[in-house]
This record gives sequence, structure tokens and C-alpha cells, in this order.
Amino acid sequence: TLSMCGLAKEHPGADDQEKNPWQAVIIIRREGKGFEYCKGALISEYYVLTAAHCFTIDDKAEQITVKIGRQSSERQSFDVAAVHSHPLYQLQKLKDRKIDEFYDYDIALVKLTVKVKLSVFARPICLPCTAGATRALRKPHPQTTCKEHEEMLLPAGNVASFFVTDCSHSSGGNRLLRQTVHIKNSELKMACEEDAKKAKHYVNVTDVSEVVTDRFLCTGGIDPVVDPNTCKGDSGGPLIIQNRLRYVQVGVISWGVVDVCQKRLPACDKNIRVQSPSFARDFHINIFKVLPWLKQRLSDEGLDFL
Ligand SMILES: CO[C@H]1CCN(Cc2c(C)cc(C)c3[nH]ccc23)[C@H](CO)C1
Repeated sequence: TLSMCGLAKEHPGADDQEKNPWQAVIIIRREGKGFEYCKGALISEYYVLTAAHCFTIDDKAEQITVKIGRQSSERQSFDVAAVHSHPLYQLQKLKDRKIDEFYDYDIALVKLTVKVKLSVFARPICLPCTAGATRALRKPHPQTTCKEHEEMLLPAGNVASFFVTDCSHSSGGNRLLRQTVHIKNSELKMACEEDAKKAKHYVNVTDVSEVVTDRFLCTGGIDPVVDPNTCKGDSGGPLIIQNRLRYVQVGVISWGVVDVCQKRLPACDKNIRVQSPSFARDFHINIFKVLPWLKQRLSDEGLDFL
């Protein structure tokens, strides 16, 4: 089985990448159109989990580069062997209903050409319903079930979680900042999902469940507290639950109602907060809803799915 997942350096002096060693950057080069950037999470020695909408059907593996580890020399650059988007992902599926973008099943696995050398700067995050997550949750293996993982990680209520974003630091250079958000798994879930109608492509959606399917987790808004919001550049990054000093990924950042970063990156020293509108919500693919596909695609990765 794979070495321990979801472990990070915790001391305050640690480098941002040592604190978030699963965090990956995905760079897609497009002839004559420059680059597109997405985030991802290392989930095994060969695979990075990200969003399917980062890629188009014309993108070839040769156009894609994955960077993991420090911003400086230790940063490892990887070539990509293949991209496997979820088979039910279809951005244009509702086009004839005048809905230009449909993010259901917006999840993909990027296979690297070589194994990642694990280090304090590069270490996988735990996926739910694996033996590694059972250990990280300090539960007995193999007695603990996937259902129990879901009850522990996504109980009813407003569940505290975080995503990792780039921030601008007065000392210059890109840094990583954890942004705490609350997954509305409570009576607030409906209001969270209703705000999807305020997204520019969804103004003529009558029943929000047409675009916010059962695959999504909803964060953002100002109730029960003001949540920070994602930006387009955060696409594909992990939505993480911390349990003591271990980390489990429960979601993949898919889309948001408002792109709050058109202006500028959030400041690392968190006191400067860009206030977003109350209807600024973010939607993440719930990993518990795509387990059969993950299990099948990652069968040889030694992740021991439950
Ligand atoms: C349905 O229509 C909306 C879909 C997506 N939105 C863009 C977008 C993407 C693609 C991905 C992530 C992570 C985003 N975080 C914030 C915005 C945002 C735009 C609005 O900005 C319109």
C-alpha cells in the first residue's frame, strides 16, 4: 500500500509547499493562444486529480505540464502520459436548452509519465474510502466502511473545509494560502444552490437542479459566516477536510457564480479581505459521488479502495 497520505509539515517556519505537499499546478499550452492554468492534487505516485473543464477534446498530453513541489529548484516538472476525464462529463450537454456550460461530473485524472519522488514537498493527499484515509482518520482497517468515512467527513451541518489558493505577498513571489469555507450540508444547502441562478450562463434556468446536480458540494455566501470564494484559476484544486493533523480530499473545485479574482489575487496576510456578494457561491465535485470511476481508474495504484 502507498506510504502515508495526507501528511504535511505543520511548523510555522515550513515552506508553503511543505504545508500543502499535494498541491499541483497544471499548465496547458495552446498553440497561438498562450497558456491555461489549473490546480490539482497529487493522489498517488502517478496521478493528479483535477477538473475535466481544464481540458478540451483537442488538448494532447504533450501540451500539458504538471508542477509539484516548491516554487524554486526542488520544484518537480512532469510530463503527462494521459488525461482521463470522467466519461459522463459533457460541458455542452445542455446547449440546446440555452445552457452553454454544464459542469456535471467535472473531474479528471492526469497520469504522469514518471513516478513522483515523494518528499516533504511532494506527498499525496488521502482520498475517502481508501485504506490510507481509514488510517488517517484513526479508524480500524478493514472494519471501517466507506459510509462511515462519509458520516465522519461530511456530516449534516455546515462542514468546515478549505481550499488552497495563490496569494500575493508584500515580499513578492507567489505564495499558497489556505482559505476556510463551509460546505452547506444543512438546511442552508438549498439557498446555496439557488444562488447558482445568478451565474451569467444560468440566468434562464428555472429549476436549479438542472445545473446543480447531486454531484456538487456548495460553499460560499455569508451565512453562517462570510466564506472566501474561488477564482477561475483555482479550478481543479482540492476541497479538503482536516482531521487532527491529517488531510482528506472530499471535493474538486469545479465552478463558481462570480470570478472574484478578475481584480487581483487575495493578499497573503489575511486581514485584507475582498468582500464578495452574498450570492457568490462555489461548486465542487463530491468525491463520494464518483467513487466507482476512481476505483476503476486507480485499481493498480495501491490505494486499497474499501
Ligand atoms: C455558469 O456560469 C458560470 C460558470 C463558471 N464561472 C467561471 C468560473 C470557472 C469556470 C471556474 C471556477 C473555479 C470559478 N470560480 C469563480 C468563477 C469561476 C463563470 C462566472 O465567472 C460563469
